[in-house]
Amino acid sequence: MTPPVLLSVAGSDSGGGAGIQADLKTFAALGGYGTCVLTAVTAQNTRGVDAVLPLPPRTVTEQLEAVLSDFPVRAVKTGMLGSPAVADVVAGAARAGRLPNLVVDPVLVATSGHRLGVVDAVRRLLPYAMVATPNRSEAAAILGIEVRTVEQMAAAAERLAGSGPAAVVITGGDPPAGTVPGAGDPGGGGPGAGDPGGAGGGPDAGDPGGEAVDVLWTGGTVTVLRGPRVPTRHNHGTGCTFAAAVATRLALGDPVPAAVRAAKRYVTRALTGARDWELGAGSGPLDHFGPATR
Ligand SMILES: Nc1ncnc2c1ncn2[C@@H]1O[C@H](COP(=O)(O)OP(=O)(O)O)[C@@H](O)[C@H]1O
Ligand SMILES: Cc1ncc(COP(=O)(O)OP(=O)(O)O)c(N)n1
Repeated sequence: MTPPVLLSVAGSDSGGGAGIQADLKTFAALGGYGTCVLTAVTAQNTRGVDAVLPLPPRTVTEQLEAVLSDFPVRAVKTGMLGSPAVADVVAGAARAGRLPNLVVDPVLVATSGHRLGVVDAVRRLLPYAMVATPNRSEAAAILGIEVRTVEQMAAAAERLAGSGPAAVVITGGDPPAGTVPGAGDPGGGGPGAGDPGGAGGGPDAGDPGGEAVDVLWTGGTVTVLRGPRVPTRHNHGTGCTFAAAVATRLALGDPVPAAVRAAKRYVTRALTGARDWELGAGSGPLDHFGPATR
């Protein structure tokens, strides 16, 4: 049977853990056929990002035309956009109705602290998103508010939905805004990362010893999604993998809540599979195809 076609519009990660590479692996693992439009090339490994080369908007337009004129794309995932000008190109295609089931992952800063995107670029795409998947730091940066507790995640998701997306998932994998520990500390053990009594009053969704908690807002309903927190340094590319999995499940016909739940299960399994891997000295990649993911 012909698999559903997915499109990833994202940057390349030379280490293979995030970006286009994570997206294509996720599409394939979940039964899709992946195409891609590259927005930027990064020199990157498990320790961090050494260099970024954004591609010219025209090159992005040409890739989009090549893919969209030939493949029946069923869902699209965007990640690192490279520049506001590239975001305008992608928003133009979305406005023209050419990017169905659009999942926007607002990539702003790599785990290592390197800036990969700007809020202005993300804002141009949000109105066209079926699902937006910011982590707490990204939601905080877009809205200019603190996003740390489950209650704050729910409020932020509702406010972001006001800017256009039909659904918003705020992911709680990373330490919350303002508490990001130094580069190279993927465990999130910095001040506040697991502080249940932190600012905002409610329990912190990023408790590194317990659960990984995401908050979904769709159609006026808030759903708190809880999963076991996998203790591992192999956690690079979780956001890309999650958003790509949501897109794949939408392409397969799932409604948004089911797609989001399936994506969370897939990320948990991909993290579990790579838990004992020893790849690189920093934040290692996930196991996208291992037995745990089946
Ligand atoms: N250690 C972990 N164990 C289980 N789930 C995790 C872990 N880290 C991240 N996740 C999950 O991965 C998905 C992506 O979240 P997140 O890591 O916040 O994205 P990003 O990479 O954009 O910061 C979410 O479903 C989140 O709960
Ligand atoms: C090229 C590229 N795109 C995106 C990211 C960030 O990936 P993400 O999955 O959001 O982040 P972490 O899970 O590693 O925090 C990247 N590093 N490179």
